[in-house]
Amino acid sequence: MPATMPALQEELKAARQAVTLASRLCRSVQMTLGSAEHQDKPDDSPVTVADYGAQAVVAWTLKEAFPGTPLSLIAEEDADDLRLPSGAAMLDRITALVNETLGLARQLAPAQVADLIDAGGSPGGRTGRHWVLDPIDGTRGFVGRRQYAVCLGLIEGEEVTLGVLGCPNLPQAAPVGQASLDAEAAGRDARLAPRDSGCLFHAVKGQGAWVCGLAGGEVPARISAQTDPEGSAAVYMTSWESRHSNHDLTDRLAAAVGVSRPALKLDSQAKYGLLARGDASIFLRMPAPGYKEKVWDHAAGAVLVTEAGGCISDCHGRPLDFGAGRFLEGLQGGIIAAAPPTLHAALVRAYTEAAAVDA
Ligand SMILES: Nc1ncnc2c1ncn2[C@@H]1O[C@H](COP(=O)(O)O)[C@@H](OP(=O)(O)O)[C@H]1O
Ligand SMILES: [Mg+2]
Ligand SMILES: [Mg+2]
Ligand SMILES: [Mg+2]
Repeated sequence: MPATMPALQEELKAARQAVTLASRLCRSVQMTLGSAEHQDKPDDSPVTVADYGAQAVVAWTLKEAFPGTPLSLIAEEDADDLRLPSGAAMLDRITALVNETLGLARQLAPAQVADLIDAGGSPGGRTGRHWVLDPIDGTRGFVGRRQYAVCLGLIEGEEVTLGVLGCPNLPQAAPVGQASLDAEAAGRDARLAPRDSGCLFHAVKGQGAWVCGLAGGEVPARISAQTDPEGSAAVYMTSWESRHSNHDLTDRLAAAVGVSRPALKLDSQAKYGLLARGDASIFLRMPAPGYKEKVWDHAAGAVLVTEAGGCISDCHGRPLDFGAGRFLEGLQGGIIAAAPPTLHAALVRAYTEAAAVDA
């Protein structure tokens, strides 16, 4: 490799291809999703044929791109339920979707698709390289025809060094108001002509943050987070689901730093994409005490925000530790992501003050 070649270019190419293919599969499923195509997991969260299909497509693409290297993939889903007799019909449907998406001369069998899904069982860790995948982040949004994202990252040590986000329902350009985002997502019906192809974000550590459309073959443009300290007009984002984040608390913190607009509520790491491209300046996620954040819910978005000039940390301002395995161990209070860094620091102070008042 010539000395001037930027790092991780092969990995980036494979990751962008994997996320583009998986996003295509998700988009084809979203508007026609039937009740037999999703079910609730033991923790009451949903999973659909598209979550499983996207995971298999990404695992297949990474294995194909790096045939000589054993794949370490930390991914959300597993095929346990699909291997039961009661899961056979769903596995058949997923296999058909994966074959349709990959367009291989020799089609994959259901057992191979189950094995690809289970390739995501890596425990991760501080040594070596680990891919990290959320095949659909925001599955509730996916089922509800709102926002969702296909999120793929690469972890080396404690850090994420590469991240790719596919956001099929996120318009490529503003406006990003609540009503327009919801309408845009709901309107992306297969029978209607979508306004654009959605967004493919990427970032590599030290190489900036970028975006292009998801249609394939497009040239990425560099993006950056906001650089001006924002006042009352700042856009602050949080989870669409109130059970995922304490909206009362995040509203208080946003107000404490001068935000006067109501929260922009949307599902998934699409929030990190909006922050990275400067359409919003704050993302606050404060789950119920005891909830353990998973690495795949934040890895790709974290490097995207940092490379765009923003900051991300736990509520005490400490960096997120991506090297501890499948969970963000040691994280306290939740996640504060913001730009510019001065606004991030103000939010951490506001959290400390709010915690002191509540104690
Ligand atoms: N009770 C809970 N509290 C906080 N987060 C939760 C949760 N239950 C599920 N989640 C996580 O919240 C993620 C979505 O985040 P957001 O609310 O910002 O869109 C889900 O990702 P999946 O949809 O991939 O399962 C899931 O991992
Ligand atoms: Mg899930
Ligand atoms: Mg998720
Ligand atoms: Mg998911």
